[in-house]
Amino acid sequence: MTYKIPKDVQMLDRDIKREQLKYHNKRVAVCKEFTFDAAHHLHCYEGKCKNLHGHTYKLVITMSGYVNEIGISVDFGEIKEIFKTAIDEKLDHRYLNEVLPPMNTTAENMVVWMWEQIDAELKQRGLSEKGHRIEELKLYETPTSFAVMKREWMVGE
Ligand SMILES: Nc1nc2c(c(=O)[nH]1)N=C([C@H](O)[C@H](O)COP(=O)(O)OP(=O)(O)OP(=O)(O)O)CN2
Ligand SMILES: [Zn+2]
Repeated sequence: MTYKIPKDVQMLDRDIKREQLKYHNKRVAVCKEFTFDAAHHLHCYEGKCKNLHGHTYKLVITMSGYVNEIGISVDFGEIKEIFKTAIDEKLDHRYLNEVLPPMNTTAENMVVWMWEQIDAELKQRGLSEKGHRIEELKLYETPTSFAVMKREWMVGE
């Protein structure tokens, strides 16, 4: 079923770019969550995680940009495309110890690697120049265990 847009709302639609000037160019962050499945094991670790096992990882991406003339700072769809190219195509249904560069596949190491991949993708798409940037990444290894990386911790490194 399709609904008819009321007349007064159509007028607002026409004037939206003028109204939007109030919020234009404010830096605002948006967040989007993704999951992917992968297997791994830890090195130099005494405990069950030294054995090969799998996780449904959850990555929460917080990205900021300047609000544009239609009220969007970073399009959720753009974040999805970036995630697909920078992370999902490389890690989903893979054995992480095999596909990641030499590292122990802890959540801490992986979240730093993911930051580098997403940041490179932003540059590649010319979005860094527009002011898009990562503010925070949260990588959940299990529903109760996760690692966090924040932009302020990257400065000067
Ligand atoms: N600081 C870190 N500690 C551990 C990591 C890690 O990446 N960073 N990783 C592991 C294992 O990979 C393990 O799969 C996850 O650990 P854990 O939370 O202990 O998993 P549980 O299934 O036991 O979680 P519960 O929610 O407590 O059941 C180990 N440590
Ligand atoms: Zn694990």
